[in-house]
Amino acid sequence: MQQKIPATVITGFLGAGKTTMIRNLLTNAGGKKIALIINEFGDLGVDGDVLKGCGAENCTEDDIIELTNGCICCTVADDFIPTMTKLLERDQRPDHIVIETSGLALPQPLVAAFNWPDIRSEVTVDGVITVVDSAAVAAGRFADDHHAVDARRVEDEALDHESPIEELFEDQLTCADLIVLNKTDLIDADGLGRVKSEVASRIARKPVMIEAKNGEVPASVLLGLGVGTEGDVANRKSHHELEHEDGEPHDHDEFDSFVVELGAIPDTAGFVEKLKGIIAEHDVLRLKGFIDVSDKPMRLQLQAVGARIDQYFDRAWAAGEARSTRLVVIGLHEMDQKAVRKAIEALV
Ligand SMILES: Nc1nc2c(ncn2[C@@H]2O[C@H](COP(=O)(O)OP(=O)(O)OP(=O)(O)O)[C@@H](O)[C@H]2O)c(=O)[nH]1
Repeated sequence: MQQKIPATVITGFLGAGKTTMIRNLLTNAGGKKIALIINEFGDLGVDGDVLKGCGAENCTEDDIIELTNGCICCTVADDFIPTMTKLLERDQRPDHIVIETSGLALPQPLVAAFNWPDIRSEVTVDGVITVVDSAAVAAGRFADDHHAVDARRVEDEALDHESPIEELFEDQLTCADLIVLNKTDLIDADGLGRVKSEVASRIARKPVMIEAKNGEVPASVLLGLGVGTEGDVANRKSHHELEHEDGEPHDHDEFDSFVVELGAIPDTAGFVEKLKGIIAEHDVLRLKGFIDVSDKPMRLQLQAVGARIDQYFDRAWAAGEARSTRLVVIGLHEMDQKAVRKAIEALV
């Protein structure tokens, strides 16, 4: 009988650094042939583009599969299982499978899917790795805003949980076999100490925690945990599973995303500065995409996590490719989408 293929699940909140860590992993995984399944919230496929662009020989474009029909935890039966089945039918089976969940996904339903008979006999979960944005934790992003939650609870008596961001953060930690405290370059030693205590206080189990900058963790640390996490899902239930033992399906109604499409941007410095203001004013959680900079042959990639914005030219526009500026905006459901769209469109 063939050995089961190990699959590593990489989860973590929006912008924590999952794609950055995987990109780094692909460059130092040695000869290991890796198949990558990636899932993203929002209709733009930025992560796929970033990972396909890294040109790793052990993980070619054919080995990168994008699941685009919603969060992976909601599409297990319709999308994830058929994708895995097809992957396992390939002549050249991968040595390792890496799955990047969307930043809003609950890892539990995905891990549970590895107990489905067709999958269980061939693949095992090597481990769940949860990437944490240490700077965001230090800034209180995941701390419960009691005031806001109490106000919402008055309006909506059915509200049965804390802030959706906090709850999701805890669910992703609860499922972890390894926690990567990323972005340590953005905080000092005291801050890091507080982040460690806060993360530890959120979970009953005590998975190993490591620190990282720019997702730089050796492949030998990330791959080969050998946990078989699918056998332990009962000990890692999400808030939703604990609250709805009847099996009622979960959803992501608390979050929304939309795409803004613009023409060429002549002054990117000014554009980015004003974008920061819009993000802060409307509490946009994540914004990313590509900018067509007037008169430049290269495409500018823009990555905003909260009001922190990174930008770099990632590749030349291809001959015949329609140039445009496309940005995906992700926020809580109550974010005023119309106002955000209008404000961004007014920047050009
Ligand atoms: N300063 C700093 N920036 C980082 C670090 N790791 C990642 N980033 C930046 O954070 C932004 C988001 O990183 P991604 O790797 O795309 O995050 P992600 O978790 O894949 O994001 P989603 O898939 O949208 O949830 C990018 O601009 C990265 O360059 C880090 O350790 N330090």
